[in-house]
Amino acid sequence: MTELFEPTGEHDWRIAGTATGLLAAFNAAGVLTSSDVHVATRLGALGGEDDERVLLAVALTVRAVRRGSVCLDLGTVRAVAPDLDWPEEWPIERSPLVAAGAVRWERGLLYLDRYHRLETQVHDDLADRLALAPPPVDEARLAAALAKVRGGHFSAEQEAAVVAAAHRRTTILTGGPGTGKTTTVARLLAVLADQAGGGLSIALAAPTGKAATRLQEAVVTELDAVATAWPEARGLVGRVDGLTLHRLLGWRPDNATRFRHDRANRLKYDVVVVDESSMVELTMMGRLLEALRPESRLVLVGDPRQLTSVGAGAVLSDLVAGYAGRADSPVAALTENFRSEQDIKALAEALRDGDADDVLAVLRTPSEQVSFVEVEDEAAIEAALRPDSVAAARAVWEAAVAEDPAAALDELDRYRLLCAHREGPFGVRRWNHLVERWLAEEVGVEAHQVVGDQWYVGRPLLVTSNHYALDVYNGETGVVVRRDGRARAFVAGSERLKEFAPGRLDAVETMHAMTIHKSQGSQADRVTVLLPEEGSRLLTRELFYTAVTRARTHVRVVGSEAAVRAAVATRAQRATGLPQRLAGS
Ligand SMILES: Nc1ncnc2c1ncn2[C@@H]1O[C@H](COP(=O)(O)OP(=O)(O)OP(=O)(O)O)[C@@H](O)[C@H]1O
Repeated sequence: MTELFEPTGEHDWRIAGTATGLLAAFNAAGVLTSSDVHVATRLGALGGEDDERVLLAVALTVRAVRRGSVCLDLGTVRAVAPDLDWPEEWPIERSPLVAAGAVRWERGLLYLDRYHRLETQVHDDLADRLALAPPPVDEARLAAALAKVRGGHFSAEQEAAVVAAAHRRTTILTGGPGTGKTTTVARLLAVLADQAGGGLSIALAAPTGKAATRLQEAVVTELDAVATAWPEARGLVGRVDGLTLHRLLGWRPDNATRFRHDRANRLKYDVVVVDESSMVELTMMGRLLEALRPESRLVLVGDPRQLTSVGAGAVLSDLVAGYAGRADSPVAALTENFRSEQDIKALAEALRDGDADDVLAVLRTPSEQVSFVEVEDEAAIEAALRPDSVAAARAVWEAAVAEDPAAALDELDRYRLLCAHREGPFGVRRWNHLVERWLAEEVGVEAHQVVGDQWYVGRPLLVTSNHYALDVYNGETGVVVRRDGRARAFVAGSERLKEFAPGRLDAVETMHAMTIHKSQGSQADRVTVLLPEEGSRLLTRELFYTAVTRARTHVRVVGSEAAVRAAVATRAQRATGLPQRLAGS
């Protein structure tokens, strides 16, 4: 796995011209970028530290945060570039930077102060919630409610999770796709509303708009199912608000990292459910925990095996690891997958267990649900991907030309091409261009109509940031559709299709292909996973697992055996101190 960059010369922008000694050497070797070096030298100048070993450790910590870690593990850092001339020791403890609180040194981990504060806050807020007296439960009422929600489907595991959650203020509900997390949440809400006699205020939140919408829809559908055996349940639960975490906390135009709701202005909700919690970064988790009233209920839902958040931290998997073995653990795990086809499940399980031979065996066993296209050269990959990609793009295009936005949006969820990278031969950008070209050839329109016009009819869209004024959110999908002879953009919302003059949507990308990171929180019937080369820095087990578990009925993996083995062998490791903190308290 390549961790370093290769400087292209002394004028490479990643080279800090003013660096000397160790910092210069690690910069020239491609370990540190110029910004890592500058932050460390600036901190050193402000804090009166000139020991180059300490400055190197600080620069490496900046680098670690840039790559998603919360801190730097000095015990293992040499593995980044074993051949370099590493200091014999790290005189951190007596550094004036530690004395001044600019950096924190704890359990062999070095933190920038901001991340140390965040991590301890998350830990302390969770510990405070766990230390509160548990919520009162009317056990007879609970038993009666459980008997009513048992109608339809409800496994023993799901029931146990509901019972545990009813007795706690904090619950971490984990499980892979299709393990009935939403089903469980809906029944939990009915049980909690029944305990309260109605009148609970409930927020259903998620990191992206798409995931929040999906959660709200799924919970409402499940509540309707519950209502067949328990007609009062729907009324007891009442309204459920589906919203992004940003919106829940009160986005502020003047501040990107602070919200309207905080410790001094807590959220009014009695119950807050957060779906897709694996995508929640440490900063956001800190903001959420401080904004919750201590006596409110928090239900974090997610799959800890998925890719971690884009920003620093790996909070969900840290919580699962940190609480493991603790008698007061708030983790309730669902393990039975009710949705995916047998062979997709087998592939996901082999990946979860980390056995590359098993993964390859599943991939190579003839199956209706799993296929493996073992190709490496670009022409062969293109030939393998073209038929399905074009058929999917064509189906969207046909609905779009027929002025049928709902059908076009439905088609989007039938097939998805997933790439690890944005750029390069295995990247989304290249594959978007290729599919556009192939589509133009296929449907016989002038190539420039598809390739040259940004808003061509049939263009699948992925919204890439929240746009509150337009009611359009990061992760939502859309299509450009013909309407009365003009191109209009339609975005799928929770209750309706949202229609726009295309130019109003500025933060959108074409979605013939999608990155695996962006695909979190969504599924498609058939998924093609294009694995990058084995040397790719992004190729990890978590990435592969996330991609495979996006598929409902068929997953096709395109790549080499070496890439599969590299993915299975590589964990998306992030240094954080949260598990140890939780385990130790
Ligand atoms: N106990 C059960 N028996 C049979 N089917 C079930 C059971 N629980 C849930 N299901 C069904 O399995 C499917 C997946 O359930 P659900 O959507 O609740 O899972 P999920 O874990 O929330 O999935 P995702 O990760 O995609 O959000 C649904 O069709 C649901 O109706």
